[in-house]
Amino acid sequence: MQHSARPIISFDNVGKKFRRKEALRRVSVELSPGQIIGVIGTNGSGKSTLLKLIAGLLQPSEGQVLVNGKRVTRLTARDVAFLPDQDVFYEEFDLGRTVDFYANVYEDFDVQKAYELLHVFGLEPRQHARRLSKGNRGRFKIVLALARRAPLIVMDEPLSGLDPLVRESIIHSIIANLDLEKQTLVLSTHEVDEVEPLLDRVLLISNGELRGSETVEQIHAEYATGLVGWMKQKLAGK
Ligand SMILES: Nc1ncnc2c1ncn2[C@@H]1O[C@H](COP(=O)(O)OP(=O)(O)OP(=O)(O)O)[C@@H](O)[C@H]1O
Repeated sequence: MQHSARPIISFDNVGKKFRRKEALRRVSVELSPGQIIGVIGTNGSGKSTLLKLIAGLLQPSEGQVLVNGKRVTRLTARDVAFLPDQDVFYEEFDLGRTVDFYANVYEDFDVQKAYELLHVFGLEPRQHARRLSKGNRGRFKIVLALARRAPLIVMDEPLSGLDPLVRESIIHSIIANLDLEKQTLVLSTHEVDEVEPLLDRVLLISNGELRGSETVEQIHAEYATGLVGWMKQKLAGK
């Protein structure tokens, strides 16, 4: 869905350094609300760094990042539902108690939706987090992010650890539980082929630089290829 509204996310000449390591360089881009945006690129290219800057978990070394027209600070984390690549729950809690804990921390957390999502994803509220398989940990993190009525949901590798047979149904559940009239989803992934049908726009990052920002429609029309083909052409400098 395309909106002419003001951008929900803008990067203006953003750089991020970790000591001497330049993880991102001169990134400028504006993203419209109401879309599903994929961030793709090879390992270590800067995808997680970009997502953490949006979520207010990192501050830029140069330039500025705006969310909803406001400069991102640590407080932005309250308005952005972030699914990190690490686990984010207490191992000794069961899932129901974790849901209650989240409801206490985040004002926008919808407990009823969380329980519905647990059911959709085949998870039991009485299960203990420490006994979850890797795949179920991945599902539970998705539940915790989607249960927030946040205008911006940011997911770092939501499909990692999930086997190829269930990825498609998880992708469909993610779409079914988003409200694109009110929400925007940004996700990073290596499963480019699998997420292609769900994306409106793609950002391609290589070696800390933004090498492309196009709608999936433009890519199909102008490059006559799918995302993986486009990514290869771009990275080969064509
Ligand atoms: N806290 C940190 N301290 C030092 N270097 C870091 C830190 N976080 C990231 N980096 C470096 O910044 C670069 C970009 O890392 P980032 O995690 O953003 O890449 P990525 O595209 O998400 O990688 P992957 O696909 O492997 O998850 C890498 O070289 C990484 O080693």
